[in-house]
Parts: sequence; C-alpha cells; structure tokens
Amino acid sequence: MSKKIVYEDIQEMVEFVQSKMTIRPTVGIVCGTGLGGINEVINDKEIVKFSDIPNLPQTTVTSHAGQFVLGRLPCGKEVMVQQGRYHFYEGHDQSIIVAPIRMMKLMGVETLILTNAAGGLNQSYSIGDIMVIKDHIYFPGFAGNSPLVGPNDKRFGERFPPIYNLYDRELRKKMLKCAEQLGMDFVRHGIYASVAGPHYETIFDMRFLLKNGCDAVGMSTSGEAICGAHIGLKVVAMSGVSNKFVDSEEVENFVDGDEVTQVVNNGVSYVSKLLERFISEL
Ligand SMILES: O=P(O)(O)O[C@H]1O[C@H](CO)[C@@H](O)[C@H]1O
Ligand code: HPA
Repeated sequence: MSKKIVYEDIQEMVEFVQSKMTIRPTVGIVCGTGLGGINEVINDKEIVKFSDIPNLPQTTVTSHAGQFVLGRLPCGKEVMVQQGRYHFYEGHDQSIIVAPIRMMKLMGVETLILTNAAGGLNQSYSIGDIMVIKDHIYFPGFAGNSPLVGPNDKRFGERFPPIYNLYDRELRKKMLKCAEQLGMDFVRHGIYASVAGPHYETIFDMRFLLKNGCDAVGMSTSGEAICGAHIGLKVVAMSGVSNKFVDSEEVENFVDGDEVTQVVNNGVSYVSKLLERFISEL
C-alpha cells in the first residue's frame, strides 16, 4: 500500500506542475480505459508525466498513459486532462486515487468530467453506447472504502459532505442536450455500479446489479466523483459501454480486457465530440 497523500503533498505537486506549465485550467477531465485519445482535440499541449511529479506513482493499467495533458480546446477553454487513473484494485491508498482530483481543484478547475469504460447491464444498451451517469451505487463505499475515510482535513472539505446531487443535475441536462444537438441517439442516462474489481462479475453478480437498478458496471469513478464534490467541484461523468451482459449460463465469458480497450478506443471520437461541445457551453 502506498503512503497517504495529505494536503501539503497536494500543494507541493501543484506547485511543481504550475512551475512547468502556463495553462491555467478551469475544466478537468479524467480519461477512462481506452479513452486517452481525447487529448487529440487539444491545442497548445503541455505534458507532465506522473513519474516526474513528487508523490505520484506510475499507473499500472495498460492503456492508462500516466500523464497530465494541459491545453486549450478550440473554444478557448483551458483544460487539464488526466490520462491514466489509479484504481482501488491496484492496491493504492485511496488518497492516491483521488490526488489528481484534489490537484485539479488547487490548480483552479471548477468543473470535473469523469469518463470510464463500463459493462452494459441494461439490456436495451448496445456496445458503443455512451451513458451519462445519473447516479451510482458505490459498493466499495458501502464496505468502508470511501476516499473520505480517515481524519478529515477541512481544507479539502467538510466531514459529512452531502452528495444528493453528486452528478450535477444542470451539467447532466447540458450534456444530454449537447448529445441531442449532435444527433447522438446512442447517448443514454443511467445508473453506474462501482465495484472494486479487478475480476469481472459472475452471472449472479450481474443479475443482482441489474435487479437493483444499475445500467452499467465498472471499477472506478465513484470515489473520484465523491472526492470532487467534497472539495467543491461540479461533477459530471460518462461511461463508454465496452461490453454487454449476456444472461446465459451457457456463455463462457462476456468480457475481455483487451476488447474493452479496443471498443472504447473505437468510440473515442464521439466522446471527444460530445465533450468539446459540452465544454464550449460551460
Ligand atoms: O473505469 P476505467 O478506468 O475506465 O476502467 C475500466 O476498465 C477496466 C476493466 O477492463 C477497469 O479498470 C474498469 O474500471
Ligand atoms: N465489469 C466491470 N468493469 C468493467 C466492465 C465490466 O463488465 N467493462 C469495463 N469495465
């Protein structure tokens, strides 16, 4: 388990990044598995590797590059893109997983956009759909693994943050409106089940999640969203549906990690288009 990152560590990390970068972002984007290509729509790029930033370990998941890309979108908005996230199953202290989110806030970010690859549970969803996250069920949080467990540093936020409107209602509305304007009829609005992984789910896991109202399942995002709200960021999130639950005991496997990356890679241009439009309207 890596060491706990405290407020002073975050300050040191931010000072390091700001000493190298001229961009002052107001929008933060976390790229999910296979979604790193989002940075192709960014101009005037400035890149810093996690391994060069004090206190940050390398990411261990293939297709999570492990760097921040700062730059400008064609609309002129300055953004900070986290290419590569830390997952709970990598064995990190929770404070590592959310450190980039806290950095973003201290760097001036106001709106946080989280993306991920997820398995589709809702049987009307198709592989390649995008789901704007309406709400979540955060299983690690139920089991005592919220990133906010431990002493609360008030500089990050209050002890008991209300998260009733975690995935900001107005931002979701805006995102869905942008999708409609772009004619993206494959953009859904649903419930994300956040599990710890790294194993995928059994048939009965999937049936349980589906019965309890979940539309897609993945192994990230919820802790980052909670941490973002705790520190005062407006949060919006979306899943790229990379595989689909097949409810049959005859099927050997309904998901494969390489396929997840490939499918999401193929859909990245749609995610980028949607984000570009959305950010231009913030
Ligand atoms: O949530 P992201 O980082 O997109 O990654 C998703 O893809 C991986 C599984 O293929 C898991 O880490 C799952 O959470
Ligand atoms: N389950 C959990 N995480 C995932 C999946 C899945 O089916 N697909 C992509 N990430």
